[in-house]
Amino acid sequence: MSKSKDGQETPLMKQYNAIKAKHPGALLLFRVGDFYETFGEDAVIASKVLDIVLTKRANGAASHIELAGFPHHSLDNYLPKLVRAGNRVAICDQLEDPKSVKGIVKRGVTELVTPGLSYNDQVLDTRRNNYLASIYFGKEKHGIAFLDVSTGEFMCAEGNPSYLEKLLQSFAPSEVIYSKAAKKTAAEWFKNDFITFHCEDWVYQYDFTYEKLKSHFGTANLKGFGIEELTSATIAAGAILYYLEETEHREVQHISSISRIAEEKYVWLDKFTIRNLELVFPQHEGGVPLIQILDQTVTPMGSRMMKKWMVLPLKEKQPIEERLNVVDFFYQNSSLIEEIIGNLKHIGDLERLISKVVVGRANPREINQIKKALKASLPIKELLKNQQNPTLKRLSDQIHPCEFLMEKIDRELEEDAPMLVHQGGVIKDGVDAELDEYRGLANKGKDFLVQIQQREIQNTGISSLKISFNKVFGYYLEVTHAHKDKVPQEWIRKQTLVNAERYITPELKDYEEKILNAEERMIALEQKYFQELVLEAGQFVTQIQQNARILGTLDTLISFAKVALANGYTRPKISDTETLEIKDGRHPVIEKQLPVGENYVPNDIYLDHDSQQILIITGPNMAGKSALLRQTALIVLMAQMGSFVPASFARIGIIDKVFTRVGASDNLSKGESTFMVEMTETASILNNLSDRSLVLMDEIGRGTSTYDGISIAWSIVEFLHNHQNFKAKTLFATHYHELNQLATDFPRIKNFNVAVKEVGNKVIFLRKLKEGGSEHSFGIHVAQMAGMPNPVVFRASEILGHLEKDKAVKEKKETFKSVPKNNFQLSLFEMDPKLSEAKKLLDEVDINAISPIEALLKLHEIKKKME
Ligand SMILES: Nc1ncnc2c1ncn2[C@@H]1O[C@H](COP(=O)(O)OP(=O)(O)OP(=O)(O)O)[C@@H](O)[C@H]1O
Repeated sequence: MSKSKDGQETPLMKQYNAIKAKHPGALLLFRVGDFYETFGEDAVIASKVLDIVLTKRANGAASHIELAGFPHHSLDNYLPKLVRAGNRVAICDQLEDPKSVKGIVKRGVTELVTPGLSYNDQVLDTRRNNYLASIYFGKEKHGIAFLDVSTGEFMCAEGNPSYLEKLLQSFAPSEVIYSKAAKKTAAEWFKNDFITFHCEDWVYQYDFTYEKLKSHFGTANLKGFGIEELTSATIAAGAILYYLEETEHREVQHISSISRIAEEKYVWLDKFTIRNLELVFPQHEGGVPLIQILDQTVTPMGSRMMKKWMVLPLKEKQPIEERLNVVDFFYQNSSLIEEIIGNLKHIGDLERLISKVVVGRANPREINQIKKALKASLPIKELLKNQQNPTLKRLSDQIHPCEFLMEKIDRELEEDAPMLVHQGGVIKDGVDAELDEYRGLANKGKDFLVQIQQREIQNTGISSLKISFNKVFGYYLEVTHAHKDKVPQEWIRKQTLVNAERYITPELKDYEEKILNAEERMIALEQKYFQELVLEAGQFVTQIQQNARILGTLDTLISFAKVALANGYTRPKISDTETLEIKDGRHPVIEKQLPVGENYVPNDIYLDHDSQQILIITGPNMAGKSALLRQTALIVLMAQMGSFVPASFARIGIIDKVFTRVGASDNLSKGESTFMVEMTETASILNNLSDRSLVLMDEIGRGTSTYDGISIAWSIVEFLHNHQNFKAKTLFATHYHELNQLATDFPRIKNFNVAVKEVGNKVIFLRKLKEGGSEHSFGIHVAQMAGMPNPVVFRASEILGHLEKDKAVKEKKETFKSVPKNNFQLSLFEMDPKLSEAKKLLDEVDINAISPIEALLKLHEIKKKME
């Protein structure tokens, strides 16, 4: 097939190569007859990813080409697998009916599916947005844009690298595009975190992209979207529109607007904070992110909205209060929750369905689902209208019932219409007289066939005679060989099977023509009416998109109320003061994971600008310091998302930035955090502080030697306290009890410790935060708890004792020479009394004299001693 006998490239292969050359970097699915074929490298990848057979075809004299294909009807099954494996897939279809063409069929790429651009239900996760991001690396500012083509959501922003990195982390796009010239920067930025693609440099030009956006939205400028002045964001966003065209996504009217991600509206979370607080994604496999606790939504829109709210907590009091008022309302009127949820459950993925309508991919079932969703939104609209809550009333007003569309679908589309229009049974009776007539004819014709069958059974006496249909002969009469002799002469034999014969008659053919004609016309008319319905639905894009947004918002707020009721959360008080006051705060995730019978120990936190700006929190490993730090940030963020919080009381003086830094060694397992990184990131915190920042520092300085670490930690705390402009509220967890000294020197630094109790040589964790510093670290006790061999534990205690003594010595510039050398082998027995007793018993044994039974008894004795 690849080359003709004379070694020339076949016309088909020529066509393939030409199309392939137009889409470099894409895996080409090339439609040949009923198959999608892949060749060469593509075939190798496809066979591996899809687990399909790889064959080789001769390709001229000495070479061959790999080939792998699958039936065209399996596309929906195989395409998502290829895309999820990170491939860009170009689908090349036959653009003409092969029957009506002589020679080679015209072919062309009808869609280029990339990880970031897909409508396919199998590729998409209903509970997550599927964003394509575009980044413009500018001289002054970088620009970024996000598009979810499956919902039509389009956003952009610009700023410094750390802002963009934070947005990338928050929205976790499935694919990132950028300009070729920025290849090197992009490689440094993205490492292997994202699937990327680069466009030609001329795409990332201001004039071109500005025009692209204007012509897409049909506006004279971009002022209405609030992005006129954002040059870098415009470039990034316009490049996305270009990329859509490049990938044959031309029906994109559902992208009806672009919004600016308003930095000033949302809390600044640095990328480390998003990861460390595990808001949406777990940090490690098996971890539980906060969203898993808070997301009880029942619609895909709600779930996607919740994720957005989590990474973009608000920092303006009024919109936070508005959300809290609604949550409070449902909290107080919990009987409404189930009623509304009952209706929300019928909404489905309205947002993605309407996108499919626009791009011409909606099938009859999906149009029916739009009707169901619109129907279910009516009782919700009614319910909300009657409540004593202004926000709910407003939401009710904004739900558009789209009655005209709903009624039209109801009137015209069969309730149980099939997925595919050409299967028939899509349009209801009574919509069109001609359609009804054809349908009647087709059905009547079929009734008549039954009558013929009955008549012929009687006439011939062949009781098993039946009339069937196949594509080759049309309708035929089938008679088993046993009855062959009874067949009338005028029947025309068409086919002989192993145990039956098939016949046709002129009468049968006559009806066949009538039936087939009628069916063909019936389907053509059904298709026409269905297309009209889809077009009509397309007229309601804006209203339906708005409905989807409102129902998603409602779903999210109800989810907050549900979770608050189930977990005993309270409404936070949002204040303009600088005070952060939490009573009986809990960690929303850890409290759900404790073993049965164990209760989470609640703790209070108080921070302000006057007397308690910085808390130095000491305590042994495992005491609960990290949990306390994280729960404080989570409570603040939950409150500013509009959720109730796990505490008996919370007054939240609005926070505008949350910074988190965890000491290097906590991250060593990921192999990415060195002391240098720790210090760079800490520096970036200190350079970006604000008066309303919340800073969480967990074991900063532990990535270096003790004295280095203490000194660095010490000076960071001093810096935070003495900053000229900002009093950033800070929780500083540390092993270095030496830092307790700071509280005596600075008025707004206070010492706290997470309490533990020592009983004998054991440590009991009380998990309670108490005022005051702690005397020493408890690392050695924790080592013991972790099952460290006793000799190691004893030896560590001994060394610690000497080192502590040494500190005094050190001040006189001496070294740690007082720590005595240890002979580990010898001391093993000496240091553990049980072991030394066992040794004594063993020494007493004379191996040459002991009988097997005595040996067993001795062993038993030794074992007992060791228990
Ligand atoms: N208030 C609490 N109530 C009940 N259990 C808690 C509480 N705080 C923490 N824990 C439990 O203790 C474990 C250890 O807590 P955490 O990691 O916060 O300790 P840490 O003091 O930061 O230790 P390290 O210094 O080793 O990081 C947590 O995983 C959690 O299961």
